[in-house]
Amino acid sequence: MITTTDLTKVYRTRDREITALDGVNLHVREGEVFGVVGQSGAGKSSLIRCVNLLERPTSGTVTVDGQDLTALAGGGNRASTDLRRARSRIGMVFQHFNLLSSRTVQGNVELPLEILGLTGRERSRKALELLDLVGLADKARSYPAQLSGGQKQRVGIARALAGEPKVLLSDEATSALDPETTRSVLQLLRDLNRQLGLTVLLITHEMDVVKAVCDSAALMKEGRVVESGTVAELLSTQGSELARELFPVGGRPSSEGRTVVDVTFHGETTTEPVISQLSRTYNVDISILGAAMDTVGGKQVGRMRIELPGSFEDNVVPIGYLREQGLTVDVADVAAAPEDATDATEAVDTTGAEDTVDKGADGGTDGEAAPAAGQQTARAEEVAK
Ligand SMILES: Nc1ncnc2c1ncn2[C@@H]1O[C@H](COP(=O)(O)OP(=O)(O)OP(=O)(O)O)[C@@H](O)[C@H]1O
Repeated sequence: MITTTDLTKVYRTRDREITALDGVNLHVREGEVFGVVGQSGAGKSSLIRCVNLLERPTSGTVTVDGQDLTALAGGGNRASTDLRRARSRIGMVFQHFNLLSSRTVQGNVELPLEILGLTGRERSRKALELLDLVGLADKARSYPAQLSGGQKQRVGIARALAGEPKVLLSDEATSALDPETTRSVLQLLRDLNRQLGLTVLLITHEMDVVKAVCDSAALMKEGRVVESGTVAELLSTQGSELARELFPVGGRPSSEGRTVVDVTFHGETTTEPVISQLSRTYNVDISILGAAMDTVGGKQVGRMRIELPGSFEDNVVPIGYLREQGLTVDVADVAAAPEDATDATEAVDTTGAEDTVDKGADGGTDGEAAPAAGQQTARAEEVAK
């Protein structure tokens, strides 16, 4: 539905050039919610503004619904009629809503309909229909100043839908909202995606947004897409930075000379007793340093950080065994907990890992057969609650 090919954007200021996009190839499939994440300055806004040609790319192409937008003349505020028409099929939602304070809610939603040349009666009917769709039918005559942030964003979404777009672009639509309102606006985007078959490309710096609504995601760094795929693909990619950030799990080894691995269970592997089989097959003691269950992309996923005695070289075979069982296994580069720490959990990095359970280095299965992986992850979930 949206394809960018070798997309480059170079901003030229008086004294220097800034390459905001450096050859971005992205493919967003019809009907999916696609999240682009990355740190500030990574190029996310430039990407989304190039997709609807609010910014004209320096080179490369943007195709939306089969139409090469870069072949149409103009850009920014000087778009040709063809480009304006194509753009009206791409809705855009902004972080700060961009509503006109002098117009009522209904008047704001009617604005793009005026530009499209609808009659007063048609505009009114359509605007009320859209306000109903976003749950604001009773606010048609209110002014933006009388609305909460979440309600303002709903108006922004209704306005974005006025041209009956197939594609909705969302530029940090929830970053100015509190967590509860964020959840309800994300749910609305998800509902619209399903009800209307709308393709959504959203940019965000919050992994929770990706977790809550995205089918696919891409990670941008310094103007490039460094990882992309469906959430399920990312979670089963060894070494995926996005997967690690989407689903962090903490825990540090008890001492040096141990191998720490992060194991991701998804699909059928969540119910297989893989860890106990590993322990029995290779006669190794396994300590669980941290574990968590979570719903990512609508699917239950388990993640566990385990510690194996010996160096990586000593554990090549057990690690290979875990991979053969269909698990995603990443060797984690974490230093041992400080020696004076009485409980390793105190030294654990739990950054962003609300659901993570850290058991401490002595809380594993040393000396005993490990319980089934399914039980372990289920137990972790229980503790996390
Ligand atoms: N109009 C502009 N003129 C000059 N440089 C710009 C312009 N817009 C963006 N940049 C630069 O391009 C780079 C990418 O910026 P961009 O806003 O696309 O990143 P971002 O990932 O969206 O960041 P943030 O999350 O902070 O909005 C940055 O170095 C930024 O300073």
